[in-house]
Amino acid sequence: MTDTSSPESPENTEAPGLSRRRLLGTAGAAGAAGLALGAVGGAGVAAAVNSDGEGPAALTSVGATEVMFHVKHQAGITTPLQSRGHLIAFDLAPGAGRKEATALLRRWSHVAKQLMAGRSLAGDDTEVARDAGPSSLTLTFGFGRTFFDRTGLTAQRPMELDPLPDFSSDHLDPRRSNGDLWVQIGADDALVAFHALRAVQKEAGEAARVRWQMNGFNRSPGATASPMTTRNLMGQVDGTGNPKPSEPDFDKRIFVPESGRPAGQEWMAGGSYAVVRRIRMLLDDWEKLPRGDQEAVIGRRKKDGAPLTGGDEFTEPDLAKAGPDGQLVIAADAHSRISAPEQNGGAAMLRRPFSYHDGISADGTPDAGLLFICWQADPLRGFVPVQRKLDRGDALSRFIRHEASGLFAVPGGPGEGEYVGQRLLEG
Ligand SMILES: C=CC1=C(C)c2cc3[nH]c(cc4nc(cc5[nH]c(cc1n2)c(C)c5CCC(=O)O)C(CCC(=O)O)=C4C)c(C)c3C=C
Ligand SMILES: [Fe+2]
Repeated sequence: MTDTSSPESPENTEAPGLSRRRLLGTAGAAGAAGLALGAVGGAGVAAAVNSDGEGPAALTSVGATEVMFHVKHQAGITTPLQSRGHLIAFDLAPGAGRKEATALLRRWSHVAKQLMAGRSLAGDDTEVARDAGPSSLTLTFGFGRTFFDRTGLTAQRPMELDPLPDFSSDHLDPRRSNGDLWVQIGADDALVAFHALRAVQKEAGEAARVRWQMNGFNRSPGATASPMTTRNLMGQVDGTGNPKPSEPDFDKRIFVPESGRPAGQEWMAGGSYAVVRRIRMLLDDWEKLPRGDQEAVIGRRKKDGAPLTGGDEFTEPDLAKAGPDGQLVIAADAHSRISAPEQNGGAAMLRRPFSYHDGISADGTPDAGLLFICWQADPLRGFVPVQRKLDRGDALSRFIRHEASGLFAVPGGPGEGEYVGQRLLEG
C-alpha cells in the first residue's frame, strides 16, 4: 500500500514557468527525519531550493519532504500525521451538477499536484508558502452521501455511505456536519497548509460553497528526541493501537478491495471511508481528575502509554488480568478495552486525528478537543460497532462530547494523468 513512486518521477520535476522553487529530487539532501517520514508513510523525499536567483537556500528535512499525488491510495491516509491540518467541507452551489463537479475535481487535483510537489500556482499565487518546500503537504478528497443525488450519480453511491446511526451521547451540529465534498489538508508547516486551504477554497469558485471548516494540529516533527506516537490534549499517548501497514490484514481493513465491488461502484476500488467527528474535550473536568483515575479511564499509563497490565507502549494489554483485590487491572469500562478489536469482532480503523483549539467559550472553558478522523474499508466494520459500544459504557464519555460528524467516500489515488474521482465522474 505504500507509495513506491520515485522522487525522480515526472510529476516531481519542475514544469517550466510554473515553479518558483526548483525540485532537485535528491533524497540525500532531505536528511534523516525526512527519510524516516518517507519510509513510514510512503512519502517520497525531495530537496528544494529557492530559484529566484538569490542562491540556493537549503531546506530542512521537514520542508523538503514530499508526499506523492499519483498513488494507489490517496495521500493523507497512511501519511505520518502532520503538524497542521485543515478540514473543509463544501456543498455544490444551487444549479451545479455533475459537469461543474467534474471541472472542480479537475481544478482541485491540479492544485493538489502542484502544491504537494512544492510548486507555486500559475497566475495569482498568494505567495503565502513562498520559500518553503512541500513540507509533507497532502490534500485528500472525499464525497459525502448528498453528492450523489446532486450529480445524478445515485446508482453509484455505495451503501457504506448510508448515514451513521444516532448515538445517545451525540450533540451534533448539523451545520458543521457532513457535506457534498470534503477536503483534508495536512502539512508540517502552518503557512504551507493555509496556502493550500485558500487555494482549495478559491478554486471552488461558483461551483461549491463552504459548508464548514475546522483547523487542527499535532506535534511538530523534531519536537521530541526521536519520533513518537503523538499525544492528545488530555495528555495521553494516542495512536498506539492503530493497525500497522506491516500487518497482513492492514489493507483489507483500511482500503476497499480492488475487485468484487457491486456494479457501478468499481470507482471506490483502492479507496477508503473517512469518519470525521469533532469531539470536544471537557478539559476542566478532566484535569481535576487525579492521574491514577485518568489512567484508569483509558487503561494505559499517561507517562508512556503502556497498558496498566505492564510492559511498554507496544506491549499487548492483558485484558483478563486481575489485581490482588480480584478486580480487573484494565477496568471493564476502560476506553482502550472497549475499543479494542478483540472486543468488537475484529472491528478496526486507522485513527489519524488532529487536535483543535478554537479559543475560550463564553463559559470560560476551552473549546478544544480532537478532530477525530478514522479510515476504514467499511464503516460498519470499523467506526460504527466500536462507537456503539463506547456509547454504552466508555469511562471516557464523561469527559468528551461529539459535536459534529461526517462520513465521506474517499476514492483511490488518481493514476498518472487522472484527476481524483475521475472513475466516478466519467465512469
Ligand atoms: C469509535 C471510535 C473511537 C472514538 C470516537 C475515540 C475517541 C477518543 N479516543 C481517545 C483516546 C484514546 N483512544 C485510544 C485507543 C483507541 N480508541 C479507539 C477508538 C475510538 N476512540 C480505538 C479503536 C483504540 C485502539 C484500541 C486498541 O487497539 O486496543 C487510546 C489508547 C492508545 C491508543 O491505542 O491509541 C487513547 C489514549 C480520545 C481522547 C477520544 C476522544 C476525544
Ligand atoms: Fe480512542
